[in-house]
Order: sequence, then structure tokens, then C-alpha cells
Amino acid sequence: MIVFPNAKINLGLLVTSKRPDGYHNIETIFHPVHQLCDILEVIDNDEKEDVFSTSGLVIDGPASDNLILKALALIRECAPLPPLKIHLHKKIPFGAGLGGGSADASFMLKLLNEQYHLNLSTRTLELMAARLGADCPVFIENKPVLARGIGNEFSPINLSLSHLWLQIVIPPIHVPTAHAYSNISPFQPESSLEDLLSRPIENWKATLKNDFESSVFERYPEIMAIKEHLYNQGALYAAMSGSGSAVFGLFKNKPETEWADNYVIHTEQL
Ligand SMILES: C[C@](O)(CO)[C@H](O)COP(=O)(O)OP(=O)(O)OC[C@H]1O[C@@H](n2ccc(N)nc2=O)[C@H](O)[C@@H]1O
Ligand SMILES: Nc1ncnc2c1ncn2[C@@H]1O[C@H](COP(=O)(O)OP(=O)(O)OP(=O)(O)O)[C@@H](O)[C@H]1O
Repeated sequence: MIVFPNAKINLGLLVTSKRPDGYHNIETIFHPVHQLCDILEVIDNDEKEDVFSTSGLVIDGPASDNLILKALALIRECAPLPPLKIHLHKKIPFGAGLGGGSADASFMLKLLNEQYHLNLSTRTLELMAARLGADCPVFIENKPVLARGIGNEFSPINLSLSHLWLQIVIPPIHVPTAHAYSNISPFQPESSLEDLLSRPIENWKATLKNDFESSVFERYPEIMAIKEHLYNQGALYAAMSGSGSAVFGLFKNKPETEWADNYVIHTEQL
């Protein structure tokens, strides 16, 4: 079976408090980016052991640390599976706040559930995904949603961005998530994200924020410059995604901006 784990962006990201377990409570809107995706294939393997291979972008760290293999190990805790041949073609830049590794992990859970008729419910899959990372559960249902808690308590939202153009600009900078959280001072805002998003998109620039931006922009002015350039090019709204380094803009018309050669650019109509 082949699946296409996709990226996400965060529309607003409030870090509201630090928890006793060291994690942070957040409030954010997750929005899937369907056309920026990896390719994940899993088939039965005739050999005795699993074989895992990758192509595309070279992921840092040993292959055994890949979240896909951690997802496989979790499923094997509750169901026997044959030896597998797994191939990941990596296209989503990582360390960019686009949740690519998290998407791979959750799509692996969903793929195995379907391919081997495991009948695990959506809720069970979300709980398993939460053991792999805070960003993983949202990729089980993979639709726009308001998230609270550590990013895994979901409420439905009424938000349509269809017909807007999305441009994501990814500079060659990796921002480690744990490091970004350690530089944050949590703050409980007066207005909830839901309130802010219900206002016209023209108001978002003044009201909707990503709490990681100030510390990340201070350390990497190049990322702030991308956001400013997106606004100069006519973005209705622009912001960093997650803990960076990707920055996205929402436009009425297809943006034709030229960017540095070493940036990865993704443009799609929502
Ligand atoms: C910034 C976001 O991308 C927003 O969607 C996510 O909160 C990041 O989620 P993630 O990459 O899946 O994070 P994890 O792999 O679970 O955690 C990495 C590290 O980030 C910190 N972390 C993560 C999520 C969270 N709500 N609070 C945290 O403090 C913790 O130090 C943790 O050790
Ligand atoms: N399948 C995978 N794809 C990408 N990175 C992976 C994968 N499995 C493990 N990793 C590790 O996770 C790190 C970053 O993962 P990810 O792509 O989720 O980060 P991100 O884009 O910053 O997303 P997030 O929004 O979750 O912070 C990589 O540097 C790599 O070491």
C-alpha cells in the first residue's frame, strides 16, 4: 500500500502555560497542506526481517530513530505483523515546523491498520500517535482543527480558506522544537484563537500570532525577513509555522515572488 503523508501549518500558535511534565499547553489551528507530501510504501517482505529504505531528502540521525519504525513497533505491541519492506521518499523539509516526521508516523499507523485489517478506532490511533509526538495525533483525521493541551485535544472549527493561495517558504535553517519551547515565556491571552479566526482575514495580521516568532526571529533575522517579504508581496496573512523555520503567506491571487535559490518554495491553491 502507498500513502502520501502531508505537511501542516499552524494558523496562530499560543503557548499558554508550562506543565509539570515539562511540556507546554498550546492553542493552535492545524491546517493540512495536502500537496506537500512524502511518499510511504509498505509491502510484505519475503525475507525474515523488516527492511527500511529512504530516498529524497536525507534525514539526520540513524534510520532506527525514524518515527515510522517507532509507529511500527507500537502497532506490533498489539498485533502480530509479517516482516515488512518499507520505503519512505522524503520531500517535506524537516526541522521546519511542518510536522513531516509526525505525519509519516501517523500515516504509518493508519496504513498498517488498513492493510492488516486491525480495526483500531480513530480514537485508539490518536492515542497511539500521541505516544510518538505531540504533533502526531492531528494527522489521524488530518483536517483543519483547533487544538489545545499539548496539541492533541481537538475541537472542530468552522474555517474555510478555499480559493486562497498558500505559499510556504523554507530557508535552510533547522529550528529544534525542544530548543524553541525552552525560549518561550508562556502567556494566557485575553482572546481565544477561535475568536480571532472568526474575524475577517484582513484583521489577522494585527491579531493572530505565533508565540515562537519573537525568539526565533531574534536568533534568525532571515526568517523575519521572509515574513516581511510575504507581506510586501501582498499576503493577506503571513506567519511562521510551528517552531519554524518555515514561513507561509495566504494570498488572494497566485504569488509570483522570486526567492533565494537555496530556499524551498511550495505554492498551492487551498
Ligand atoms: C511546535 C509544534 O509543531 C506546534 O504544532 C508542536 O508543538 C511540536 O510538536 P512535536 O514536534 O511533535 O513535539 P514532540 O516531538 O512531542 O516534543 C519535542 C519537544 O518539544 C517540547 N514540547 C513539545 C510540544 C509541547 N506541546 N510542549 C513542549 O514543550 C518538549 O520539550 C519536547 O521534548
Ligand atoms: N520520518 C521522519 N521524517 C523527518 N524527520 C524525522 C522522521 N523520523 C524522525 N525524524 C527526526 O525528527 C526531526 C524533525 O521532525 P519533523 O519533520 O516532525 O520536524 P518539524 O518539521 O520541525 O515539525 P514539528 O512541527 O513537529 O516541529 C528530524 O530532525 C529527524 O531527526
